[in-house]
This record gives sequence, structure tokens and C-alpha cells, in this order.
Amino acid sequence: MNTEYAVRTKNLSKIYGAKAAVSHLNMEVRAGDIYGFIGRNGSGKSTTLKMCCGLVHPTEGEISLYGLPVKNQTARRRVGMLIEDAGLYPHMTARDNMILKAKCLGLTDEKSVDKILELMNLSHTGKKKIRQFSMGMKQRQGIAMALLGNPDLLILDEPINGLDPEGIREVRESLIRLNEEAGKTILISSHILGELSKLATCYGIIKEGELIQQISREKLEEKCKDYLELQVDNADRTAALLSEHYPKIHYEVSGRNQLQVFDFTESGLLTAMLVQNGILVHSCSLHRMDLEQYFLELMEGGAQYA
Ligand SMILES: Nc1ncnc2c1ncn2[C@@H]1O[C@H](COP(=O)(O)OP(=O)(O)OP(=O)(O)O)[C@@H](O)[C@H]1O
Repeated sequence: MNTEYAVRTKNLSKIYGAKAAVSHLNMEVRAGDIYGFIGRNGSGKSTTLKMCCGLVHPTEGEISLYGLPVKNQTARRRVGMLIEDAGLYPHMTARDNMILKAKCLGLTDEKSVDKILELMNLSHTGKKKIRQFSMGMKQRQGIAMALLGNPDLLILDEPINGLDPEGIREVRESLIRLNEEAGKTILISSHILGELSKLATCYGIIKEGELIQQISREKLEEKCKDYLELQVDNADRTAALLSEHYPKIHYEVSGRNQLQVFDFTESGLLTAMLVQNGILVHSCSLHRMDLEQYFLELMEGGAQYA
């Protein structure tokens, strides 16, 4: 496991007037991860990302990028960002926009511009002006601009916001390619839970400025695995029989007549055993808790799955 941290915040807070936009946030983004930063509108995502990019000064706490303070120029050079507007010139082509920004950054290698455009699937755009681009293409162009200077970490604030399904797919595929083929670490915020779950390798969930959970994809998948839901005439007696016949399985009694059985999806075997022991089984159905449901329950304050 990679233990180098691209971003680490300690007790990070930002107070506007009397309101804490971000409160005592401890976030850890490991190098190599696609870190999905999830929260409702106004939960503090943009403020956190702006602080990580050095665009907003924290009221309290610390931020380190690759082990160096966020103010450090060497650390800052390792970060590319797309926060709010990409600042594209609509009357210019993709390549000309890139070359102009590269010159402003003091970069002279035009080959790297072509490489980035290829990586972002924009090299075919030729003479087409940015104003003729689809939303998805514009967003990929914004990410391409953030890649100038070859940063190791990309910080992207809601890059899929406002895109149609096709645009979302294009951006998602580009980000996965950037992570898997070019080895970029990506910190990406969104309130579109289902979308992030298609690319994130780790999640941070923010609610009212507080990071309420940080969890890896593997751990999350474990929590969201299949379970059997049983409707029976007597849940307590069923529980006793489950413990007796299958001592290793995990179950939860959720009502007088209802149980959930985890780690065991052989519904036929289970039902037969219960019926043989005098339990009336009304139903036995397979369920899957999807990621969206998990996040929603966490954000609504239902922490029973945390
Ligand atoms: N410059 C500012 N001055 C005052 N309050 C601010 C400022 N920036 C953000 N806030 C407040 O801080 C809170 C968090 O805002 P932030 O933009 O970080 O949330 P967010 O999760 O990114 O939401 P959204 O998805 O809507 O951008 C909100 O209540 C917002 O109104």
C-alpha cells in the first residue's frame, strides 16, 4: 500500500463571519488514489479544495502537499487545478489555448501540449474553436489546461457538474486514464454520488463542514455487499436457529418478524433449514445496498452503516 500522502489536512477550518464553512477537517489523500469528495451543496467542498490549492487561507489548521506545507512552491508545482472556470478563450482552438497558457507558465515544450491533448482525447479537434465544443469537451479541455507542467496531483471541483450523460462519460473515462496510465492522483468533488462511485478508489464524505467519513473503495464494497432479507413468524427464534446452524454468519434482527442475513446468500438452504425447524418463512429475498443509498443514509445522519 502506498503510504505517501498527496494531501493531508490537520484540523483544517475556515470561518466566514460567524459560520464555519469547514470545521476541523482531517483529510488524507494517498498518492495514486482517485479521492471522491462528496457532500451536498454548501457542505464545504469548494472551500476545502480552494484551501488545498492555496487559493483560500485557512482560519485554523494545516495542509501538506506531498509532505510539504501548501505555501511551498515545490509542493504547489506538483498540483494542477480546475476550480470554477477554466479561463478558456472561446475564439481559440484547444491547442492554441494550451500553448498560450504554457507560455504564461514559462513552458516551451510544445510536444507535451500534444501529449496532453491526446491523453484527454482532444487531439482530433484541429481548427475547431472552443465555443463550438460540447460541455464535456470544454471540461476535458479545462482538465488538459490543469495538466500543463505535468503535475502529480489534480484537484478538480465538480468537473462533471452540468454535463449531459455523454459528457460525464467522456470526463470519467479521461480521469480513469489519467490515473491508471499517467499515474496522476486525483482529488475530485461532486454531489453526484452514483457518478463518483464509478471512478473513486477512496471517498471522503463531508457534511456541514465536517468530514464524517473517509473510506476506501474496498471497505465500502464490503459494507455494501449482498444480504438476504427474511420475513418470518418469529425473528428471535429464527436468530437462535441461525446461530446454532451457521455460527459464522452475521445477521441482524430488524423487527419482530424481520432479519437481515449477511455473508450467506444461499436462500434455498436457509429457508429449508428454517422450515424444517418449524419457522414460517413468509419471504426470503436477496438485497444489495447500493453506494448511493449508503451515502444518502450517512448524509441524512443515519449512521447505522458507518
Ligand atoms: N467567500 C465566502 N464568503 C462567505 N461565505 C462563504 C464563502 N464561500 C463559501 N461560503 C459559505 O461556506 C459554506 C460552504 O460553501 P462551499 O462553496 O465550500 O460548499 P460546497 O460544498 O462547495 O457547495 P457547492 O457545491 O454549492 O459549491 C456555504 O454556506 C457558503 O455559503
